[in-house]
Amino acid sequence: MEEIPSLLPIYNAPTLKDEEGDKSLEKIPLTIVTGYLGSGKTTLLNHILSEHHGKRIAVILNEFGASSDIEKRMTVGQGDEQVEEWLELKNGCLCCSVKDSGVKAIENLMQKRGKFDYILLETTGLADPGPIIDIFWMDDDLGSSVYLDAVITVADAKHVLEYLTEAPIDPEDKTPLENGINIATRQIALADLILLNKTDLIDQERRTLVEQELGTINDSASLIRTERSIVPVHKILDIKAFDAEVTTKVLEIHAKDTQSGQLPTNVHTISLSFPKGSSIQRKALEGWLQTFLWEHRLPEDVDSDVEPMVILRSKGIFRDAETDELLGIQGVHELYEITPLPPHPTKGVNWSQGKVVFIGKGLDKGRLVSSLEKATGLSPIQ
Ligand SMILES: Nc1nc2c(ncn2[C@@H]2O[C@H](COP(=O)(O)OP(=O)(O)OP(=O)(O)O)[C@@H](O)[C@H]2O)c(=O)[nH]1
Repeated sequence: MEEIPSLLPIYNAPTLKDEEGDKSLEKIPLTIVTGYLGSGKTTLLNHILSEHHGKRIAVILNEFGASSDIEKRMTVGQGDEQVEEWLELKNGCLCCSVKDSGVKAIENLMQKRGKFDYILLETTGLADPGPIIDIFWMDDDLGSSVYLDAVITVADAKHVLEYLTEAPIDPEDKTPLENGINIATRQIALADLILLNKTDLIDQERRTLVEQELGTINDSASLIRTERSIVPVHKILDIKAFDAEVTTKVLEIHAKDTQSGQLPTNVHTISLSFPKGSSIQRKALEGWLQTFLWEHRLPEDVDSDVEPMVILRSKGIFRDAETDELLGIQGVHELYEITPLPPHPTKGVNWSQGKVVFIGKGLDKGRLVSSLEKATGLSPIQ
């Protein structure tokens, strides 16, 4: 591996406004790198920082801890408590190590606009990336200067199956985790791209099994096999995973139904396709989606005590019956966003049918199909 460039301290970095005026208004893409302890996240960042890719990347080595603490950390430690150190690398990248309050670090980072055009944020191995994604995806203040490009999960090919079967207990404070889904499973379920790292440590048979199990949980993510986290930078940055056109492409290729695999995680992918060429009443679909995401139950089950269906990630594409627009759906936990595709999609985007894909726990396809039919009048193809 190439040597990591040596670090030089920077002082009073000029903002882009000082140097280039209005360009400071452009949004900066942010990629979240997550993955369980020792999977190869830092190795990946070091690889990116030592490559000559022409990008000026700001890296935030974050110390976000347990998910429940994040809100607290956003409000405390805004002042002097924050430990933050900025360094500029020889290849133009910036590096920041933050002990606390990662959101504040991004805000501080934005004052150095002009020194970088990409942000990479590494979570700790024990963090549920869900709340971190929510912050960077939906936060109005940050949202005006930063946009979430993708969530990359680095998986340790040798140990990931073991981690996926761990008890759903917070590894830091040992309290039971919400909905009984452990951290490693959440990290895989929320990935837009999985780097299956340390493939040198397993044989082909084992690799097939691991890939099957990861695909069982999340069939809508791409997977790249790596050793020492080495991967061409263009394959992992600027993926635009939350973009409606990209969603369309992803749903064409990926996102088949998966049955529960051999692991007892009970988290898997369900894909519901509508008849070719059909359109859907947006209001009906959205009303159904809101109940499902917010109540963890189908509308007809809201007042019953059926087992909840917990959604970690959702994606979709459909044509609105009223406006004839093509719309993309993106959801992380309870939050979702519906955005239109451009009227003339870019080459390679072929829309043929509406589709919604859910990654979650306890999903019952038969019940989802009949519930969606009831709400929209359209029956998903079984
Ligand atoms: N054999 C092998 N070892 C690897 C590979 N990638 C990384 N490692 C080693 O695995 C160890 C952990 O890698 P890190 O990059 O520190 O992992 P991390 O995800 O940042 O770890 P935490 O910060 O503890 O969560 C280091 O000793 C790496 O050198 C690989 O592909 N194969």
